[in-house]
Amino acid sequence: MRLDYLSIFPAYFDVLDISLVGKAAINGLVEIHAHDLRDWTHDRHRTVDDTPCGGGAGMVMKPDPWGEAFDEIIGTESDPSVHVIFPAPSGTPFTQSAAAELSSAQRIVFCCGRYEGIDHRVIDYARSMWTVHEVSLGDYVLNGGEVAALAITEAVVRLVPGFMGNPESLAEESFSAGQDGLLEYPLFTRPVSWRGLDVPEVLMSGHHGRIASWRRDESVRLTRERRPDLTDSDSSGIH
Ligand SMILES: CN1CCCC[C@@H]1Cn1ccc2ccc(-c3n[nH]c(N)c3C#N)cc21
Repeated sequence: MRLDYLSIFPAYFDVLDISLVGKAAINGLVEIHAHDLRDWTHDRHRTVDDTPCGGGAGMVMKPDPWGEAFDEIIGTESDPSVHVIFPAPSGTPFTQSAAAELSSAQRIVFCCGRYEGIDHRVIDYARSMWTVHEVSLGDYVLNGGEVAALAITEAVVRLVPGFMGNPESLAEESFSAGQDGLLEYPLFTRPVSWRGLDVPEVLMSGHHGRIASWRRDESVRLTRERRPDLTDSDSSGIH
């Protein structure tokens, strides 16, 4: 899997060399390339923004640098196997199932906007050439797309076959298919007693049936308390 990041702050992606994604890069599972969008400007000030047509506050990212960057990084041929991701507050909420789908992609290009956003023709052009995803990390406002690109990268790469040492652990995580759409149950480890707080006895019983039942009940309880929106979904075990 090749991952490209287009941003006016490419240094955001230096962290990928340190994290688990860096390990995958070393193992050859992923290839990471961060690019400075300003490298595709031609004026002395390396300008990437301009005032919005129709007026309004702030600045909008000009289409020209994006188009030239696309030509060099992706090419000028249409290829639906290339996935181009535009993080944006107006995007579709990014989910675990979207991460799972993207984990089989061979090429993902993240377009990280800043200012008020990117000229919409950039997205329209990308849609005419590649498979485009306009996604949102959540219902809060960030200053740009970089943090979202990092979060999406981690969510996707950890699902790439061969990346996780113990792929079985993926099946028990919140939001994974194996979890019935329920939140993960509370976790405990040694010591059994810590600052007057004890591990629930059932977990020390060695009775696997009771343990499984306790964990399921806790997942149902937490999901009802914190994510009632998940309790109505077909995939959840709660109805
Ligand atoms: C603040 N500023 C004026 C209001 C509109 C957004 C703008 C900043 N901004 C520019 C590009 C850009 C991309 C993603 C996001 C973003 N915010 N929240 C999310 N869940 C996001 C995602 N994914 C924010 C971005």
